[in-house]
Amino acid sequence: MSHAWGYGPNDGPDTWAENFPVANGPRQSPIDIIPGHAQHDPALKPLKLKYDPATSKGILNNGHSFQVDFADDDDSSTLTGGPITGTYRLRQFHFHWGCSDDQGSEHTIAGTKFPCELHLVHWNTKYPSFADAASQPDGLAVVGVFLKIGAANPSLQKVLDALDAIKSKGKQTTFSNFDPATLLPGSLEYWTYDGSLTTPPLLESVTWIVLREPISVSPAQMAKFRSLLFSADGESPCRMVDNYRPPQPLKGRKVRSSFK
Ligand SMILES: NS(=O)(=O)c1ccc2oc(NC(=O)c3ccccc3)nc2c1
Ligand SMILES: [Zn+2]
Repeated sequence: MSHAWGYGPNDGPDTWAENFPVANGPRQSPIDIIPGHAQHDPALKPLKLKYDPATSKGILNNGHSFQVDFADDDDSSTLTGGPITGTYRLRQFHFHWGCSDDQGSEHTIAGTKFPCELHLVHWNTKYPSFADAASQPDGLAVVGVFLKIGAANPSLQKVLDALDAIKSKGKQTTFSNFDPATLLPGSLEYWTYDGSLTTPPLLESVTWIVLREPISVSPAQMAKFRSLLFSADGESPCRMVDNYRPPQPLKGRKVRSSFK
C-alpha cells in the first residue's frame, strides 16, 4: 500500500516517521554542512560525470517535484570517481525549492538556505536495477547542486520551458536530447557523506556528493518552478512550493571535502 506523504501540515516531514520509521535512523538526509567541520580527504578522486544527451527521455510531475528521466539500460550516462567505487548510472534528476527565495534547498551550508537544489540520482551497476540498489548501503549516489539567485540560466530554462505541459500531478511529456552536464557549475569540488533519500521511503542507501559551487537561477525562473502544482487535475489546486526536508541530525557522521 503506498503511504500518502507530502510537505503539508498534516503529511509533511515531521509525520513521515509514522509510516517510515527509518526517518529517525542513523544516516538521514539532508544535513547542514559546516565547512569548518568538514575534513579534507586527499584520497578523494575527482568526480567524473559522463552524460549522453540521447539518454534523456521524459519529464514528469510526480506530485512531490518534477523529474527528468533517463534511459539507464547501459553505461551511456554515468558517475565514476569521486568518493565512490565502480560505476553508477544516471536515472533521473529533480529539484527542491521554496515559496520564496530565502528557502528551498535541502542541504544547507552553515545554516544558509538556497532557493533551490538540484539532485542528480545515480544507481550502482553492481546491482541489477535501481530498485535493488536503493536497498543497499552503497546503492545510490546523488549529486546535489545549489541554485543561487543571479543571472538567468539558459540551460535551466530549457527544463523550465517544459513545465507548462506538466503543471499538475501525473502529467508527463517527452524531453529529448538534454545534456544534464550543462546544469553543472564550473568547479566539481564537493563535500561527501553517507546519507539517505530525502523523501519516503528515506532509504539509507545514498552516498551524497554536494557541489561547493552553486549554479545561477533568476527570480523569474524561480517563479516558473512555483507555477507547478502538487495537485492533480480535478483536485483543488495546491502550489508546488517548499518541497524540501529540513536538515537531519548528523549522529556522529563525518563530512569529507575534496578541497582544502
Ligand atoms: N531527494 S533524493 O534523495 O534525491 C530522492 C528521493 C527519493 C527518490 O526516489 C527515487 N526513485 C527513483 O528515482 C526511481 C527510479 C526507478 C524506478 C523507480 C524509482 N529517487 C529518489 C531520489
Ligand atoms: Zn531530491
